[in-house]
This record gives sequence, structure tokens and C-alpha cells, in this order.
Amino acid sequence: MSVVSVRHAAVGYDGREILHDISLTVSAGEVVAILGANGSGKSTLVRSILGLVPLSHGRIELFGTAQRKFRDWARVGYVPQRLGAGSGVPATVGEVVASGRLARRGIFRPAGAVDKAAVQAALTDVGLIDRINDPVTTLSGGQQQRTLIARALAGKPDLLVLDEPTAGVDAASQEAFAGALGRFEEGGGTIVLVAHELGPLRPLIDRAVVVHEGRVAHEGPPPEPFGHHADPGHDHVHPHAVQPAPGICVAPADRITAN
Ligand SMILES: Nc1ncnc2c1ncn2[C@@H]1O[C@H](COP(=O)(O)OP(=O)(O)OP(=O)(O)O)[C@@H](O)[C@H]1O
Repeated sequence: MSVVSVRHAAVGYDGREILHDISLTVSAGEVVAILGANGSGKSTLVRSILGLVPLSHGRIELFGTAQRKFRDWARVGYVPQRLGAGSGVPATVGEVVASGRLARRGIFRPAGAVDKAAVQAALTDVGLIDRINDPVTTLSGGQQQRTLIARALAGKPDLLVLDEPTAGVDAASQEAFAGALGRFEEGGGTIVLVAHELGPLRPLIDRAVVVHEGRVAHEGPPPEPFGHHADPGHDHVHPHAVQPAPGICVAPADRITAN
């Protein structure tokens, strides 16, 4: 059964179409990376999968159910690019992660032993259990990202959707991130991941989907590092490293910035 099915989807903002005729299927247990240049429509695609932006054409199914009828959102975990700016009293790391349990337990039932255990397991998984009582604002950017993945994992989702989760994140946090995602995958989880650089996440990726100017320009194995990108000291992969299929132009803007 497909976990995500996007069929001939079009999405626009203010009447301007951004995604054109996108079709994409993600099967249970797959890890799919969505790659592409800035502004190509990657985030819009994941937001549409999450139901955060409406389609102007086409349809999306989640776990075999039409998205408009889908109610089981606890099965979907979302990791945004950044923790939003805090307001007033900063939440602790434990509180942020506990918020990932709300869809499971409902807001009117106090957290129970199962919820607390899930929070502790998720924080242990990302290597932050010793920071559970610290204000989240005292963590580094990479540790805050790990807190966000712990929040998503605490909800025990079947599908994780991540929007550039490791952009600008330190190497140790990227490794911790990759470890947690690998264990999630081993447990049967499905992952859709927007990325600009794959870095340590690369070995996890089953399939890369390159979005270019709002269309799927290429689909296949994740791009191999090549040229000086393959040097031992160069540990990340750019989306422009994808070998374009004949006649398909992949992320020309990225090629310009390549060095
Ligand atoms: N809320 C919005 N309202 C209007 N236009 C938007 C909105 N969000 C995105 N866009 C536009 O849609 C296009 C695609 O943006 P999107 O964020 O999906 O690209 P992206 O590939 O994720 O880029 P990046 O790698 O920079 O995050 C861009 O031209 C952007 O300006």
C-alpha cells in the first residue's frame, strides 16, 4: 500500500501556479528525498502532502485514504526547518517533545505514563535526554533540530515528513539525526525528506525526487558525489550532483553556484 500518493497535483499561491502536474508515490518503509534548487517548490510539495496548502488540481491520498477524508494525523510526524521563535516563557526541551504526544492523547487528558515514556525514549534516541529540563532556547541550533525530531518521534508516527531538517546544523547533530531516522526506518517507518544537502542522511535514502521549476525533473537513486565532491574531506552532496537524464535540465541555478 502506498503511504503517500500524489496524482497530477497543481498548487498555486495568489493565482500563480507553483507546482505543475506533480505525481509521486511513496511506499511503506521507503525513504524518499525531495531535492532541488531554492524556490523550485520542494516545501510547497511537502506542505501540500500535509494538507497545509490546498491543491488547485489533482489529488493526494494518505495511507490509501483521500486526504480530504483523512483524520488520522497522529500517524504523520512533521519536522519543520526551524523551531519557531519562542514567545514569553521558554518551554523546556521535555515540554516541546511532550507536545508531540497531543495528537495521540488529545488535549483534555493529562499526560500519562505512556506519554512520559514516549518523550523519554524519543529524547534518548536523539541523544538529548540529559537536557530534558533545560529551556529549549539554551540549546544550539542543531540540538533544537534534534528536539524537533524527538517531538515528531514521540508521537509514534508511521510517516515522518521533514523539511530541510539539517540545513545549517552541526556535524554531531546531523549524525544524531541520521541515527534516529535510521532507527525509525528500521522499525518500518516511512520518510519523506526535503533536503538541499544529504550529508550523513545519504545512506538512508532509497530514492531521490528532483523538483525543478515546480515539476518532477528526475527520479532515481540518490545522487553520487562526483569530482571534488567525492574527496574524503568533502562530506556533503549537492542536489546539482544529480546526473540529469538526457534533455532534462536539473537545477541550473545550483550549477552556477557550484565551486
Ligand atoms: N505562502 C506563499 N505565498 C506566496 N508564494 C509562496 C509562498 N510560499 C512559497 N511561495 C513561492 O513558491 C515558490 C516555491 O517556494 P518553496 O518554498 O516551495 O520552494 P523550495 O524549493 O522549498 O525553496 P527553498 O529551498 O528555498 O526552501 C517560490 O517562488 C516562493 O516564493
